[in-house]
Amino acid sequence: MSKTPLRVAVTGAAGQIGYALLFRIASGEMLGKDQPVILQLLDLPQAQKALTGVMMELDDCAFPLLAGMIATDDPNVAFKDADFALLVGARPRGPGMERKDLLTENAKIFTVQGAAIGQNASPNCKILVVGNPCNTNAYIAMKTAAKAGGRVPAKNFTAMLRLDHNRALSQLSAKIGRPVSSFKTMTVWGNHSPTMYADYRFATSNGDSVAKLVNDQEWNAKTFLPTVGKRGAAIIEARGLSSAASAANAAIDHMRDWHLGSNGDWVTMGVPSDGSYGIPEGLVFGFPCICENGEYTIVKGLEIDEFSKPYVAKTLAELEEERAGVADLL
Ligand SMILES: NC(=O)C1=CN([C@@H]2O[C@H](COP(=O)(O)OP(=O)(O)OC[C@H]3O[C@@H](n4cnc5c(N)ncnc54)[C@H](O)[C@@H]3O)[C@@H](O)[C@H]2O)C=CC1
Ligand SMILES: O=C([O-])CC(=O)C(=O)O
Repeated sequence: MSKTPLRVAVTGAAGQIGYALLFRIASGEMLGKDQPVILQLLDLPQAQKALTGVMMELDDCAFPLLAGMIATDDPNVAFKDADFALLVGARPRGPGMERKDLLTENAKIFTVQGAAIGQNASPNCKILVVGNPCNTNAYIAMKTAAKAGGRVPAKNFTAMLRLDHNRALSQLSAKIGRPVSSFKTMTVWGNHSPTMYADYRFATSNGDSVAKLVNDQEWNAKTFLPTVGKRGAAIIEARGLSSAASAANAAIDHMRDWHLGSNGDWVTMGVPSDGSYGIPEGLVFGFPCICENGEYTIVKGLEIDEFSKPYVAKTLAELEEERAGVADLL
């Protein structure tokens, strides 16, 4: 007997990430090749025509797992009974901007959508915020959802650090000449911004210590961290548009592992802190997580050594500043 369809809300569905994301969700790459889905697509009124075109293409794929879809400009409709919500819709940055420059403009989107999730979504809804600055937008949505009815637990509001995690893996793979598939237990701490701290001290490749294989702290500080941290800007510079296919891919990875498990490996998720590692409770921070049975757990007890401390402190300070900047909205 086939499974009951799960409802997946996607915002900004007519945008460039949406176009790289929806077809993969509908083909079963996110929730499993035996899991039917209903897509609940939200975009602005002026994007509804383009969204109709995307839905026509989804129809034309004849995906066996696509059990239905709706398009709407009303967040209450989009999030109704949603089991998963991917909050992509927001303005992207252009050349010369930092992601936090988007905060004032994009923050309002997440107060409205957080409230709509709190009032309408399934109580088990898993939420991933992609729209930038994603950590603080996830924090806003989490707070406003709680105020609006609290159907969804705060821990289910997450932000996308997986693109940084994947970028770090690919840079390390090139550095040591081993395939990405050989790596385990990589992580990225903090904010999805150039301050994030990609940390390979605990990572292994076919069981060997990656730190020992690299054995080059100058490369770490001067090449690796800036390359991963500024990769988004480098893509904007090269493409004239911000990353879309790799962002959609990271969103799929994040949700798939959360839902289906990470098989004991660490994945980086931006999640509300439970106070681990001295990160203030509630702040949405990139942590190493293990996913099992549809739940994530923050990996505890790792040493933050003298090299790492200033990086963790810097990304934390930036997130605290962003949080202070939106305090009057909450
Ligand atoms: N966390 C991450 O790793 C990454 C985040 N991003 C962010 O994702 C966001 C989306 O990027 P793109 O798809 O490239 O942008 P885009 O401009 O191509 O698409 C955004 C879509 O969102 C829609 N939208 C705007 N306000 C909305 C609202 N209130 N409700 C529903 N839909 C709304 C727009 O009409 C548009 O269709 C940007 O904020 C970008 O910075 C992009 C790459 C990686
Ligand atoms: O850099 C941007 O603005 C888009 C993004 O978040 C990324 O590619 O990491």
